[in-house]
Amino acid sequence: MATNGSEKCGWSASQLRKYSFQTKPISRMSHKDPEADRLIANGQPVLLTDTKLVSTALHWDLEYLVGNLGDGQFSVYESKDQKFMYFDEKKAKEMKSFEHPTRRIEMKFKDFVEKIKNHKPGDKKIYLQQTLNDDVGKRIVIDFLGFNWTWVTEQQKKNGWGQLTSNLLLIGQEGNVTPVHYDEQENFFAQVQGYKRILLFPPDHFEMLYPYPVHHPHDRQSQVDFDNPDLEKFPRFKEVEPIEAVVGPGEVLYIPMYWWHHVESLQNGGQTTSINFWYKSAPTGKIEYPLKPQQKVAMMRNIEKMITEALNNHEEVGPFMKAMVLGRYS
Ligand SMILES: CCC[C@@H](CC(=O)O)C(=O)C(=O)O
Ligand SMILES: [Zn+2]
Repeated sequence: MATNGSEKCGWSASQLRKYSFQTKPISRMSHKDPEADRLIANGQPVLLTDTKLVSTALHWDLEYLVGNLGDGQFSVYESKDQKFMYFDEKKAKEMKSFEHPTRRIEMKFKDFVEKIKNHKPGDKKIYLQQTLNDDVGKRIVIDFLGFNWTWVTEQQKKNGWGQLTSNLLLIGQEGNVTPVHYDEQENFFAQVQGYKRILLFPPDHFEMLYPYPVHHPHDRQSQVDFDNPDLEKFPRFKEVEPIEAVVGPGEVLYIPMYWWHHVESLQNGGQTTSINFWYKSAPTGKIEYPLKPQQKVAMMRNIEKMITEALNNHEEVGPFMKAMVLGRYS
């Protein structure tokens, strides 16, 4: 089990990518600690060390999965570097100039494993990201039914979350990076094999992480390249104050909706396997002031969508909003 980065935790600081900012640790605790439920209820991240959420999947190594995942197609992303930035395929179709950073290939699981095994330096990197569905083998179904649904469903209920929308199976190569972005769903991120370092930035970091426009295929993703930040274009990036944790097998990180997260499979750590649990958010209750940062992000998204739709021309959105603000509210 990963502890505080000390010798006996299965990873070392030398396996972490270097960035320009400092970080503070995410709280780690037992799911039985009342503080854990309080943090989750308040939309605060917490690393839970002992939920047994996916303990029946801890034996999911590639050999077992080849034998039991069935003969279906799996979405595998291919990248020319270690970054796997998500993009909306529908919005990409509408933006001819958009450069696809990754390519999605559908393949059988055994072919994915072959690619992993035969990978040579210089080959494109790959990352399997597939929603678990019911055309998996029966032993996977049994493992899935063995997840700690009692605990996670109790969390869903007492926090008033909506439905479980999906469980994404993620199998990545060492060093793979999912660049910083936010999701509009609550997420219990369960680590199954290997170690991932997760950086988290609160929702009010919107102004420091400069997300792409809502109509852009990279909506919800930051424009800032962590490996080479352009501080001319994104000056407030230097103010970021992330928290971080390395999650290991059996550990679960609660990633609250709208919290920005950057995820990296440790360098020289072998392949990693994770399963996430995405839940629709709780309906907005009575509006209370001051508004939460999450609510302000949701408002900004709705306003941006409305203006973009009403103007029916992406180029006009910036000048329109500048005309509203510059010299009047600024
Ligand atoms: C496609 C989802 C990737 C995942 C991060 C990672 O494990 O690389 C994530 O961002 C999430 O679970 O929300
Ligand atoms: Zn995410």
